[in-house]
Amino acid sequence: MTDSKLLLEAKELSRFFGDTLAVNNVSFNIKQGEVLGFLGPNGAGKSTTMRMLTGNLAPDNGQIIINGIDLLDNPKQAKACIGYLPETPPLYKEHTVTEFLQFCARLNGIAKKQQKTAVNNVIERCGLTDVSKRLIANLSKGFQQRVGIAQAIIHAPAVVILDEPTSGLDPIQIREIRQLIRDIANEHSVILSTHILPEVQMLCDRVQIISKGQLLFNDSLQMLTEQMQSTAILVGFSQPIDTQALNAINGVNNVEKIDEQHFRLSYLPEQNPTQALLKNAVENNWPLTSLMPEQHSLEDVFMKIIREEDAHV
Ligand SMILES: Nc1ncnc2c1ncn2[C@@H]1O[C@H](COP(=O)(O)OP(=O)(O)OP(=O)(O)O)[C@@H](O)[C@H]1O
Repeated sequence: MTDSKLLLEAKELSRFFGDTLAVNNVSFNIKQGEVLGFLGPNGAGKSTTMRMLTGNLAPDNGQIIINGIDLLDNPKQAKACIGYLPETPPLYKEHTVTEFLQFCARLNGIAKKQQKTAVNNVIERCGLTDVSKRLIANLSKGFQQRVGIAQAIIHAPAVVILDEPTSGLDPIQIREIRQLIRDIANEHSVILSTHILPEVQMLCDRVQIISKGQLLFNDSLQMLTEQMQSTAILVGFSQPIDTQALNAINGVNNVEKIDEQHFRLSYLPEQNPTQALLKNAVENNWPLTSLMPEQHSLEDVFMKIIREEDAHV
């Protein structure tokens, strides 16, 4: 990342719906060039946060600064720096793609002379050239989502906020929309709200995990990946091996027998027994067929972070 200018700062945001505290004292920021994954289970408070960031819902408490402008004090100027694709894209389906995007260009205050160029640009960037004259209502959900993304970036906002952009799409459409998000991230900072963990792994630099309205994790994808490292190896042989012999290997502190020929060897951090295991296998003629470091899935880490927080409550 070459520039670390802060583009969006959310400070101590809270929002109630009746007695439900949907978002509880959430603070974070996004820098230029970053793709921030906003991850959480259903009902965690993701959409509520996105709606507050985009000026569509007033917070009960807190402050939002976009590109140095206070959203609550100067909503018009602040909103001009934000592009937003809500969970349900705001499309006028009886319009053609071009008509709708022309309307969006006007709505976003793009100068009359530049509207045509802006529309043509997003049509090209979002892969809509072949369908530009078609009614939005007749497009597939994947193409409708592309139109939704086009309206979010038409005014070249500094930050693009995408709320569950791949929800309800088929696998091919999902792949295409993810590619489009990758392209967009080359020019805009992106906040991506999702409950799909692999999506975060594929697209994001930094991850925030929200659950029950509270931010539980806010760090780089690398830190999250490090939490996925396990201290165990999975090992297989083509004939039964004595558990005690495995237990005696330097560094192994527990052996779990999966079946006669497969074992899970746990070790303490910094005491990886792989070298010692290989030496033993050669010396004892153990017919080794597989040797693999165990990895926790992102799902496991996610559940662990949420469970740890629940245990503190
Ligand atoms: N308009 C509303 N009126 C009442 N309660 C609401 C409203 N909007 C959200 N909530 C509640 O606030 C909490 C957070 O909802 P939110 O939609 O922000 O979650 P989410 O993480 O976006 O979930 P999902 O992935 O299901 O969209 C939930 O308990 C939800 O029921």
